[in-house]
Amino acid sequence: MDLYLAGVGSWLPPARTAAEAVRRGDCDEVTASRSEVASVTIDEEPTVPAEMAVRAARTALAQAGCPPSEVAVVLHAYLYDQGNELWSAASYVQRRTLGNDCPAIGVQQVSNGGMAAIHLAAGYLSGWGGRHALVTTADRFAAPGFDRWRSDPGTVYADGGTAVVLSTEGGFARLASLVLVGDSDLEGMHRRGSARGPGVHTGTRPVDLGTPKRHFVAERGNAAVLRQVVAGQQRAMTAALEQAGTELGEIDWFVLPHFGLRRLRLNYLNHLRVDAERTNWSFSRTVGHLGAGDQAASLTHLATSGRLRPGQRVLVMAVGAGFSWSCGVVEVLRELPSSRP
Ligand SMILES: CCC(=O)NCCNC(=O)CCNC(=O)[C@H](O)C(C)(C)COP(=O)(O)O
Repeated sequence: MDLYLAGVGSWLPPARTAAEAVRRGDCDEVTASRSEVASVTIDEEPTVPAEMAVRAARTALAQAGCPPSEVAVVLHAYLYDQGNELWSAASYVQRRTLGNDCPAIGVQQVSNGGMAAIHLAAGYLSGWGGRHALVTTADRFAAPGFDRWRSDPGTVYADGGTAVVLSTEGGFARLASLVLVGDSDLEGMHRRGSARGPGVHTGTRPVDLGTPKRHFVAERGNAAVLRQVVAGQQRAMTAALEQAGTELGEIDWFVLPHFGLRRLRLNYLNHLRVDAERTNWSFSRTVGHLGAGDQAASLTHLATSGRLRPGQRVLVMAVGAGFSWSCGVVEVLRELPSSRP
């Protein structure tokens, strides 16, 4: 079954510069300069994250020209607080965009959530039938529960929503392959204490991923952990290139997680041996880490800023705590009308 990207969209609030963040005391000068992140999109409204996904989905659905009745499944991926307890953000997205009665399901695969949801949608369409799937992501990493510069040192978290409309009939790009692999031996990196730990944090202490990571890396060794992280990513990439019948040298663009530059080099650029110019870095450094939405946001930017040419191939890579890694090859079939600088 061939699968296509029929529409992509993102909704990003205004960005705050790193210099402004330093002036405000949101982060220190060293952290800002090491990350080389220029700015971070921050929602001051506040907007319910799922509403950000709705705005992105409307763009993607219009681009796809897909009537609500033809969407067979809605998958909404997220990492953090969606604004209401025991509430289906996926159903909110469905009600506000489609109003149809297909399954609407939430996906939590941490920062691999967007690509994992595309992976699940592909399986759903091939297994249960259907011509289109709507995949959205949205998060708002606001204080006091989250410290976007300090909760996960080396990664700066941003607010925003994204959407992808997948189609079995056609689109501006073909999803030539998509692979997801896991290595649960690394799950302890993001866990505080034993599995029976204190549970979700209920106080106003911001999320702290640095402490469990420091303990985990101290126990295993930084080099060994990095090797294991890179090995997982390489397994996904090798399988995705093979599935698409593509060589690494035939890739024109690399869409990578919106990490700070130091972490991006350590985890990706150094062993891919690719210059940052051939990646989404020039865009991602102006946005920050959107959690599950990095890949869709960067694909939207590339596709709607005239950077993608028919015949080009894009290698899309994602990683999530757990760990799980996704990698896919996207073949560009036609240009989308430019709507972004
Ligand atoms: C929790 C949000 C989420 O899912 N993030 C994606 C998973 N995290 C990652 O892929 C980062 C993996 N890399 C690392 O943690 C670090 O680079 C290493 C490998 C632990 C080395 O530490 P560093 O020197 O970068 O501080």
